[in-house]
Amino acid sequence: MQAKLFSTYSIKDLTLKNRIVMAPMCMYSSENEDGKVEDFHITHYVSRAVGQVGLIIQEATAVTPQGRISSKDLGIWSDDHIEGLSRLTKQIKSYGSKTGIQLAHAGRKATVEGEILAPSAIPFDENMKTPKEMTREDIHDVIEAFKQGALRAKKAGFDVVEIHAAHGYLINEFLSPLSNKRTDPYGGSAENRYRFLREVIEAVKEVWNGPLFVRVSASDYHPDGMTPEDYVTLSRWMKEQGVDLIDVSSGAVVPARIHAYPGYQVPFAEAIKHGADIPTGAVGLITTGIQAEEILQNNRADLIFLARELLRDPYFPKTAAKELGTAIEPPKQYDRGW
Ligand SMILES: Cc1cc2nc3c(=O)[nH]c(=O)nc-3n(C[C@H](O)[C@H](O)[C@H](O)COP(=O)(O)O)c2cc1C
Repeated sequence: MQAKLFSTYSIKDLTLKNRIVMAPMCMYSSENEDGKVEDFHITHYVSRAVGQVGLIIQEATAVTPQGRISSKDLGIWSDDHIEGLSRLTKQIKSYGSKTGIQLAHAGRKATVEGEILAPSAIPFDENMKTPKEMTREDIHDVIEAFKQGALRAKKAGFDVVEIHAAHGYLINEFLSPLSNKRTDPYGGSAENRYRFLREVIEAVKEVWNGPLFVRVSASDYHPDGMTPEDYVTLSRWMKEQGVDLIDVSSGAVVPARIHAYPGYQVPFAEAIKHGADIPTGAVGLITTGIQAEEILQNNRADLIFLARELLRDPYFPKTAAKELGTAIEPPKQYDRGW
């Protein structure tokens, strides 16, 4: 029997050749600090395409310069970024993989020079800068930046856009009552706290009609924070907005110790998949083909996102196929000895 991990998966007009996704991972490796794709990024991402990963999601890519986690992040805040990104997508696709980009704003976790922005003027911890509470104009400008980022992603040839609403970055900061203490229509009730994300999704959808993913942190791991149940409700609503898949991570809106063990976030992906009736991606300490296959066979998620395992083994699909007693096609360039 063909392993489900190696079955195709379609979203809208896009078909992935397998269920293996490279999770977004910032490499903090832009020597020139201008957010442009460099040789390193081509080598890094394209190796995973040679390794036959179905979908490669580029790291958190900043929609504004001040929304970078670090000055060595990739960016998409200017039309000048399109050329390098196009080179990258073209090369990834030449090996039969599909490409996604995670559009991001770091909010109060930005470590760049100058003013940083957040829903409320509360620093992440005592070592970080105190952010400026965003004005309505700032909110409008950042939403517009997400929209322009999505438009540039389209021009650069990406197949999937993923909105980064997790890990305590700007959108997550609006969602969580731990970081959002606003008293205007963007804070207070759940509906108000979700407004910023809603407006980002609406703006992105004005220019992007391809597959749209949203990455969430399904738990704040804090008694006063967002819970997995809150995210089931939010995901049901995102489905109605036309979001195609929820990439389910957790934590990092406030400093908290997380007990991570193999597959520790899979229950969140499973709860959202069934509770909100929307496809999900599972991520977090998934490291073997057997583990990935079990998640899919038990219908706990639709796609398997791998981060660190793909840093260790760019050929994970080949390794997993062997483990599952099957074989996969090599890239055509390797067909004499894969
Ligand atoms: C070096 C590194 C960079 C990361 N950068 C991002 C990022 O840009 N965006 C994001 O949503 N998650 C990021 N993550 C989290 C991963 O996508 C993933 O959720 C996490 O590492 C758990 O998966 P794993 O156990 O397979 O590594 C990063 C993780 C690592 C190790």
